[in-house]
Amino acid sequence: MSDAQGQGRQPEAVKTVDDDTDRQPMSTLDAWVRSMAHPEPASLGRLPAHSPTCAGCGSENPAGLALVVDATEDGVRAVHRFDRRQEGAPGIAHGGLVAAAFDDLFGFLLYRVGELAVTRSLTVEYLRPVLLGTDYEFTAKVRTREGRRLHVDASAVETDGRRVATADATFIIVDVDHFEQGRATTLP
Ligand SMILES: CCCCCCCCCCCCCC(=O)SCCNC(=O)CCNC(=O)[C@H](O)C(C)(C)COP(=O)(O)OP(=O)(O)OC[C@H]1O[C@@H](n2cnc3c(N)ncnc32)[C@H](O)[C@@H]1OP(=O)(O)O
Repeated sequence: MSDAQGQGRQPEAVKTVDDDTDRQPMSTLDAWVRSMAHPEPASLGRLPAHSPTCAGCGSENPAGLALVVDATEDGVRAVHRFDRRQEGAPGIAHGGLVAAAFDDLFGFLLYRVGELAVTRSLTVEYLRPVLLGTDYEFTAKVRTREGRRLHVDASAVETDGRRVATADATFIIVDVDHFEQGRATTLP
């Protein structure tokens, strides 16, 4: 297993990685792109965040969901509890943030597939209100792959087994160069 696989790949560490002692330290983007350049399918267990500041799973994003995701036999799984930062109607999670949880969870399937891909379309069915302060089990799996298209499915389930939401999405496989577009960002 290469260090790009499973728990061996640690994007959290990329901010401090120096390419070579004779050169300037790599930028965060350069280091991230390099860490993602040759994905290989991950084994079971805890998966690394997409980046430390990812809004879905980064532990350093104070506005993020901080999803913690495991690879399973079928796909991926996370248990998540929404809080006040994700509130829509009082006491109920905002639908956009529930969609964000699904979108990010789908992004973890890429570790299973060993491909880089991005969301092209995402559909969510809101079956019941998703309550703040309640644990939900989110699971996702790849349904089919057609050329560059990955069709993926997910659901969120209460502890009593009732489904509160389902989602399906199409991800399009991209080359690592796709992420170079982030270089145009003007934020400090
Ligand atoms: C392993 C490591 C994991 C690391 C994870 C990485 C980070 C992930 C972070 C995760 C964070 C969470 C996730 C995020 O937040 S991802 C961020 C949100 N998503 C984006 O920013 C994507 C923006 N869109 C694009 O950049 C382009 O549109 C892309 C690259 C997607 C395609 O533009 P491109 O010009 O390249 O291709 P194309 O337009 O010719 O189309 C390509 C193919 O797709 C087919 N098609 C099109 N639409 C649909 C549709 N609706 N249903 C079914 N099929 C559809 C189309 O017919 C064609 O098929 P074919 O003719 O080839 O057969």
